[in-house]
Amino acid sequence: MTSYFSAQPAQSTASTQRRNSLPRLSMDDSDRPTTTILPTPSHHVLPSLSYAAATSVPHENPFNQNLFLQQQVFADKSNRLLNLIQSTKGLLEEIRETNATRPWQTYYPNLQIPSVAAAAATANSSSTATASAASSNPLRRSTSFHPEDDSERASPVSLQQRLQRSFTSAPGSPLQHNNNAADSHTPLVGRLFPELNVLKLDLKVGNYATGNDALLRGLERNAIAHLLDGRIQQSVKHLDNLYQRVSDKSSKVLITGDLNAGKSTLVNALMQRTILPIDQQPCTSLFCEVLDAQENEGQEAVHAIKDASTYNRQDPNTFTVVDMRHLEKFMNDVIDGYEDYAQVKVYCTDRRLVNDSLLHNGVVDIALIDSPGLNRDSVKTTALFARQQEIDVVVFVVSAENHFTLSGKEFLWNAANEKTHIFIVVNRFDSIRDKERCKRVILDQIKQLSAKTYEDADELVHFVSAGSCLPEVIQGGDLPADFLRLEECLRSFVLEKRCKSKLAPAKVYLENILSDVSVLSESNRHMAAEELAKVRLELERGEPEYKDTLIRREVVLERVDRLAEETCVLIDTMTREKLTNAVDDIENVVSALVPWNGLLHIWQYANDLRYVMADLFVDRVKSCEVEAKEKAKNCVNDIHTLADDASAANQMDALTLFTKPDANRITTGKLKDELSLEFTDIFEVQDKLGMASVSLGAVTMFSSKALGYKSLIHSLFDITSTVGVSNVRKWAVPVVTVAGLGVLVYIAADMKHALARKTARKLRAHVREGTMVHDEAMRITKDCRRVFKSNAWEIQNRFQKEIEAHERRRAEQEKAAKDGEQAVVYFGKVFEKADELARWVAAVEVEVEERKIKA
Ligand SMILES: Nc1nc2c(ncn2[C@@H]2O[C@H](COP(=O)(O)OP(=O)(O)OP(=O)(O)O)[C@@H](O)[C@H]2O)c(=O)[nH]1
Repeated sequence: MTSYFSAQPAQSTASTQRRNSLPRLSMDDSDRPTTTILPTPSHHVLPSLSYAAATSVPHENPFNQNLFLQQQVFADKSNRLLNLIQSTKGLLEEIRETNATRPWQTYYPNLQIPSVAAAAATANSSSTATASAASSNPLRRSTSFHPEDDSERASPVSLQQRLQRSFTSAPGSPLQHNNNAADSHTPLVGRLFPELNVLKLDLKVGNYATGNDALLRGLERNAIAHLLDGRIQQSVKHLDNLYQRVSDKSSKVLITGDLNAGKSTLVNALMQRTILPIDQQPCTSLFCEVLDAQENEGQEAVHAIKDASTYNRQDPNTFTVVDMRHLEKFMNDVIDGYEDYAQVKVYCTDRRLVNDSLLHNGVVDIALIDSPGLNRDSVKTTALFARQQEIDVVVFVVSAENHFTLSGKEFLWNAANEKTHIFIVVNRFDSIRDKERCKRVILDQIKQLSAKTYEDADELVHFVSAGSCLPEVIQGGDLPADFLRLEECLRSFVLEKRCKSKLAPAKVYLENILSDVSVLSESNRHMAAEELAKVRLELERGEPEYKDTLIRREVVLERVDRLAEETCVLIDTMTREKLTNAVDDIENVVSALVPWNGLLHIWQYANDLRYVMADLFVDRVKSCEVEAKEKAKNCVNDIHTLADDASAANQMDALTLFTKPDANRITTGKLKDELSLEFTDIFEVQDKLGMASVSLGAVTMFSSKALGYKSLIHSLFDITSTVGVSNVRKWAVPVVTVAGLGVLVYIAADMKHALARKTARKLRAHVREGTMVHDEAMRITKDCRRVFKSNAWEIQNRFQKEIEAHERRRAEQEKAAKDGEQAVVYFGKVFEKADELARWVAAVEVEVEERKIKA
């Protein structure tokens, strides 16, 4: 099975060293700018000079000298593009970093309100003239922002101007009036920003790509930023590939097309050797790279490679050598699944003259890559799509019989993102009878697929029969004129027009990505400016409100304090007055309330008196509380009215005032105890002093022992002198007896009132001379004050919360304003950088200088 494998050839160390000593066309890694430094003329090192010195190109040959000069120009341009690729990459990485670290997430610009977009499109009819050129290529969706014609591309028109041109066509365009977006308040959503190219987000649901804007609008801003970040990351990778491609001095030419279109036949015809197998059946199942044997120390060999990423021509472990004579069998075994290889490198000698040969041209290393047919299987087709990103020139072989198939069209659409010019070979033309019609139909298809290719159809589109150009067919005879022309044009496209074939795709990609960055940065700058203006307005409006709240808090709290204090004084005065007056006439009230059950129950009566009086006083205290509560409730209402707070819940404290048992409040029992009862209280003496004297005389009469002799003699002398001694003796005993009895009756009868008076006096003395009134007034006032304070605190708290909310909002707004300011400045700078880079890119004229050289 492996009989086609050959022994590994020994490597020539000396020649390896010689090849390694050749300076690269690209800048060394050390030369690569790491930041976004723009290329200046001083950066334009011309490594091609040293390259020329190191190569053994015969300068005497005028053709090669011309080619050599072209390569110098190419080297200069590629150097400039390499710098620009690095700078663009730096810019994209900066955007990614900013997206990850800064609060401002990059906004996706193309969310337009359909009606506004439609209106803008109508108003934009004048500017669509330019866009119509672009629309001739359905794949190029950019507007006039991305100039299609070469003259415009060559002129260093700034992105700012182009963007402005694009904006000013839209009504209410932000740039139409001024550049200071911070002053503009037009909603961004209605603005017409050019559509993105490379960074465009295509959200597909199932197989439908319609309603992209609607889908985008449905996404959160950070989700969009995340998707956008993914696109930027892809673009950074693509720029790396681009750098590799531009810096690679060789040119990779991909021969692709549908199955059996004649790709392998074309390669063989171009090489004028039967190198690749040709078959009616599918026979190319892996990438076959045909290179000049010079690249393998002049040795012809076939290297079968399993992993292209590890392939090293000097390391035999990375490939298997296949005998060139058995290449067809090897390829068939790969197709049949007996071998598992991904790629084949065929190093072969092109024996034709330097002037005629494509591979052996003496100046540029060329690789012709034959690929599996596009419609062979989807895995291989996907690999082919991916591959086209790393190749420089696409030679698309289409069968004249089949025209462009759907897979062929898809491939070309995809390639159009950076390859504006495609070399098209319409093969098997010999089997077509109506050749003119075939040409017309195919050219029409090309017009739709690649406008630029169609423009240069004379040089880029060839109708040939590669099968009739194989060496075994022509057998030493001349090649047909159409094929010679194809060879000449392909050579010119790959070698002489390398700027067009190799650098133009890089330039187109840079233009596209920089245009996207400009649109992105400009739309974000506008967005940030709008938000900044909005937040500044909010800040401006919020300031007086904030100050007003501060002043209102001071005024309201001061009024609340005053009102509370006035009410407290009122309650205190009221309580003192009421309690003091409560004992004024208490004995009369009490005597009606306490029943008199006779002298025998006098002690009980005295106790009841004390109890009822104390109870009456305590009742008065409670009525003071009720009144204080009413006043407190009104005061609380007034307090909340002052603070514009209608909440009834705030009265709760006032309503529950004095409802709970209070140890400090005077009680009936306590007061009763304080009015202690003594035996002498039963007899009222002081009020009836006169009567008491009579009583005393009577008592003296009866109990001289008790009153003493001196008083007795004195009394007797008085009576005797008045009525006469005999009469005194006669009336003395009955009178004295009656008087004494009378006094006793009187005392007994007055006992009830005397007790009431005595107890009332005691109570009055206790109330007025003690601290009870003061204590009760203080207690009631204190409780009310507590309620006022809690309400005042509540109001203060509400104000505090309001002020804190203000301050929080203001802090957020200030932060948003700061972020907005930074974003405006940042996106402005990004725009300037992108604009500057785009001008440098535009200045790399990939076609004009070339014509000059030819002239
Ligand atoms: N009539 C005619 N037949 C051709 C021409 N060129 C190639 N063929 C035939 O077309 C068939 C396929 O040719 P290939 O070169 O193998 O085609 P391919 O595109 O490389 O095929 P795959 O690699 O399998 O995709 C062969 O039988 C060729 O003889 C041509 O110009 N005219």
